[in-house]
Amino acid sequence: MRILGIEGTAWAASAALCDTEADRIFIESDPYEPESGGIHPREAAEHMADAIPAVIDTVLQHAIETAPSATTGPAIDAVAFSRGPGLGPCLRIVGTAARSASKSLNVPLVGVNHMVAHLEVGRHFAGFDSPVCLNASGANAHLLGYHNGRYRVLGETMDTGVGNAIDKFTRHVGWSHPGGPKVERAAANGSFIDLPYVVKGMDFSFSGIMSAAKQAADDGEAIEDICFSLQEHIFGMLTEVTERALSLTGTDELVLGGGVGQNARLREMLATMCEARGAQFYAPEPRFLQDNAGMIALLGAKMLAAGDTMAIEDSAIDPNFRPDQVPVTWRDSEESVARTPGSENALRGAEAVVTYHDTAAGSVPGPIARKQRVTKQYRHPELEASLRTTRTAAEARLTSDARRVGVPTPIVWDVDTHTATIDFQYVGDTDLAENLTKRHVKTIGTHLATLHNNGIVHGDPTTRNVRTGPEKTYLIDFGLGFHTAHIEDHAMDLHVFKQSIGGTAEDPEPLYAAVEAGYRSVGTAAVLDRLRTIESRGRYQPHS
Ligand SMILES: C[C@@H](O)[C@H](NC(=O)OP(=O)(O)OC[C@H]1O[C@@H](n2cnc3c(N)ncnc32)[C@H](O)[C@@H]1O)C(=O)O
Ligand SMILES: [Fe+2]
Repeated sequence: MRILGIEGTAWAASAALCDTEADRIFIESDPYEPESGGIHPREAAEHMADAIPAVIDTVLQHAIETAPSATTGPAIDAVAFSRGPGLGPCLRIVGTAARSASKSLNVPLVGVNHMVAHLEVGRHFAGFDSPVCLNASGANAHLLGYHNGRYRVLGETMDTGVGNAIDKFTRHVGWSHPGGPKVERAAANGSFIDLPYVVKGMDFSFSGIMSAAKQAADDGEAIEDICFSLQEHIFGMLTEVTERALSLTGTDELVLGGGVGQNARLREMLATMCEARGAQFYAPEPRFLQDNAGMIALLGAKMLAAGDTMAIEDSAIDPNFRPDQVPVTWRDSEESVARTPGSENALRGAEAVVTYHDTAAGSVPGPIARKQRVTKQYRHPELEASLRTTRTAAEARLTSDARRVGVPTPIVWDVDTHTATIDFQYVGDTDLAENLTKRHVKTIGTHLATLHNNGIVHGDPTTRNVRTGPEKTYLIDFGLGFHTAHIEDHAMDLHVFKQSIGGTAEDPEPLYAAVEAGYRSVGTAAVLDRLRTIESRGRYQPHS
């Protein structure tokens, strides 16, 4: 099978030939390099209009030269193109070029989601069954896992894409686009300064750190120190949420996708994290990480084989095309990123080791669960030390605060912030992840509402952070918790919980309804309204 791929969502005007029999991908790209500032949509579209026909011609020429001897012409079986997400004016040019190539070659048209292509290229070369994928690209940053016929978004940025965030900083200091590689070079000579570090479950945000970095530059802080620390914080956040996704799903395979994936420090952190937990890590070579038509042609081949083609009249582009909107026709619907609950991998926590002790001692009447935060080798030692201490202290404090307002949590028997160890009362029989019932999730809805009514945010309410018992359903793991009256933070808590259900449940809808029913019975309607807003927010933000 031989597929012509066309890519042009933002900066790379690219065409490719994927030849599945020869197991070869030929790519021809022409990047748009803005003279000043970031990517201007109109200039980018002008670049596409100039460059797309030329890269297609080069690839068709190559196709003719490599065509099987018995055939005439380029011997192409389908045309695959990036339908989105991306900049509307660029996508329209790609769409038009793809439709006309499909007509003139008289072959079917395949519409590809650019973010799913970033993921599939890694999965293809890694040979993994059902990995978690971290897409770290210009306009996006998210974790994907296949479940029930779709790629689920397990976690994502709450504001800008990771590349855009870094590029905005470099623009502020007057460097040309793209800024990512320049930050990487400058970081080589930098040392650590403290910047904001924001993760919420498997979601994360860059707005705070970007303003702080710009402010630091205005204040005369050494630029290489800011670059170094930006990388340490941003990639530390991405690696942390990725580990949480591995832990939650129980999978032990990770693939990396997207242009920022070319960064050596990010790859090093992910590799270190995976090694420590015995997971396999794969990052494609740079030409398949940055935007390229090779990944579009490769996924196009898989889609064509599954009969997933589209009529010209249905081939409209979609600038906000989300990866979870794609029906995944080329994979077996039985496959899943989620490992069987209770299997050996599923029990490996993301940040701490928990040991159980039966013997009562001193004032402690029953069995205890001793939780010790392990040092993460991937994180910068200073950042690691401060996170370990603040999270241990927050966990002890908020676990008790929650209990005091009537939410079942374990009693805290002892805290040692130096060794990052907490002794808890042993509670419950199983994790909610292994016992995901409507009754339990509804109870958690009421627990979250009670916390929020009292100004407490859990910060990481996933199905692995709930212990279920015959009488009570306990919330544990308050390490990312804090006190706030902000509705947005309360709604995010609910969102994180629903996302964790969506990542692993067979039939999540009735469970979502139960969570919300529980919440509604105790909490305020404004939080549920805000949840709707969060859920409807298209997280894709154009390059700006
Ligand atoms: C929708 C689509 O248009 C978009 N594609 C995109 O943004 O191009 P991509 O090639 O995946 O990523 C480009 C980003 O990757 C960053 N980048 C490239 N090399 C880097 C490096 N060594 N370190 C950090 N960032 C790097 C650039 O600064 C830029 O922000 C996307 O995938 O989100
Ligand atoms: Fe991309």
